[in-house]
Amino acid sequence: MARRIGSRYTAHQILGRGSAGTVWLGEGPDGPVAIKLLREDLSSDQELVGRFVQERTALLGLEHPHVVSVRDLVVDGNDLALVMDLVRGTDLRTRLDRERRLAPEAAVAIVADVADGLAAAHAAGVVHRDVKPENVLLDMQGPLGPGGSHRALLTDFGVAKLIDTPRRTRATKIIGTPDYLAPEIVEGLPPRASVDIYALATVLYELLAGFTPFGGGHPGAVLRRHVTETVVPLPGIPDELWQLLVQCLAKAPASRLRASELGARLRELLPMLAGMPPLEVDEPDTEAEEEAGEDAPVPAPAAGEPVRRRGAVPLVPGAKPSDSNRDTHTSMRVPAPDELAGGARGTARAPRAAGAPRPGSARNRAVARRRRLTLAVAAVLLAAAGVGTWLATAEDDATPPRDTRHSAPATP
Ligand SMILES: Nc1ncnc2c1ncn2[C@@H]1O[C@H](COP(=O)(O)OP(=O)(O)OP(=O)(O)O)[C@@H](O)[C@H]1O
Repeated sequence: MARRIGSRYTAHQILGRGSAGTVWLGEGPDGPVAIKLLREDLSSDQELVGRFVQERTALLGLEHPHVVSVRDLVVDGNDLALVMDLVRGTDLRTRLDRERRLAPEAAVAIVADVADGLAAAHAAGVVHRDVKPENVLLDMQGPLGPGGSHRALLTDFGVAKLIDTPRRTRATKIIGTPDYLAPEIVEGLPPRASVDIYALATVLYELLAGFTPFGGGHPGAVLRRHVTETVVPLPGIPDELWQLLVQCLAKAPASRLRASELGARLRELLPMLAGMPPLEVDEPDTEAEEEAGEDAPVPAPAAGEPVRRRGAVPLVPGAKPSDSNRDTHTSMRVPAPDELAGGARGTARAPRAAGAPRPGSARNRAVARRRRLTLAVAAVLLAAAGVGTWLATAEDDATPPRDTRHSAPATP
């Protein structure tokens, strides 16, 4: 089902779908290409057309081994398409879904590649604004790097903006993917290069842990955690790597490393990480996520938007969940200060060493209830023996810790 795109390109086969359109494997005058074709029903939307134009414009002249270059923009009747370098491989989300967690060496090698790509973009004045595993492509035709990892390339600069150009997005809207949004974006500040560092550090954490540090539950709850909670250490992570992560997840943008420095520091760690197996981290407590979605006061998504896992609603107006391969974006209003001041409720998915008890889980609460019941019965039986004081203390000890182990409030 070949399809002509403009006068120079032919689209042969669908590679994948995003919220704004479909990516095709195509052919151009210089060989195979990837063609991102805007959905027909959207190509008449001037705002989206502008976004497409921006995606290419932002990348003009940006050539780097770790960035997917945009080669051409085609406007032809109802067709609006971006022509990109073809990357033969898969995206990082697909690999992560398959492997659940990556060995630290492979994770660090991939993230170092992306940091190098970001360094080039930042030097050209471009902020990506949507760094996430979906937007990292792995070139499976090239040689393997450290830890058996493939060369990683950053793609989809669809929401990228030239630094310091007038903002096209209204100040009251957040555009991006909740799990990876830097706190200053949530607070309504203009995005600088450091938001990409925060997002990339979130990706690194996710590759190591199998889940993001502040994800889970309602998108509004996720946004608030970025502002109010600090990241909890991953069991077994080498200290040098953890320190880098903490620095790049700093709430204060100025405290984060620059992309070029992050890339260099990560590469320095590679020899130390060689041969290290994936960290043993248990799945997060999904029950806590659900509870968070139910009772946390959060900014409302736009009318009609469903609350979905990974906190995603379509970025593109009119896009339905089925329009995309995955749940990826949000377009929400910036939370008001009092909503953010609600504070950490300890609902973030939290790392737990494999086999360690799960604070706050149904199983754990049931165990705690049973222990309290046993102690209460014992109290009745032993009251006459005058050991009530001991029991009161014991019951306090048996109460599972509130979720404070999951998430420490951020230090100001
Ligand atoms: N340059 C490329 N070469 C090869 N495959 C690509 C290329 N760009 C995108 N793809 C494939 O197409 C899929 C869809 O990409 P697209 O950028 O449209 O969506 P996304 O980033 O997954 O989601 P969204 O745009 O909603 O954030 C990707 O997951 C990837 O598998």
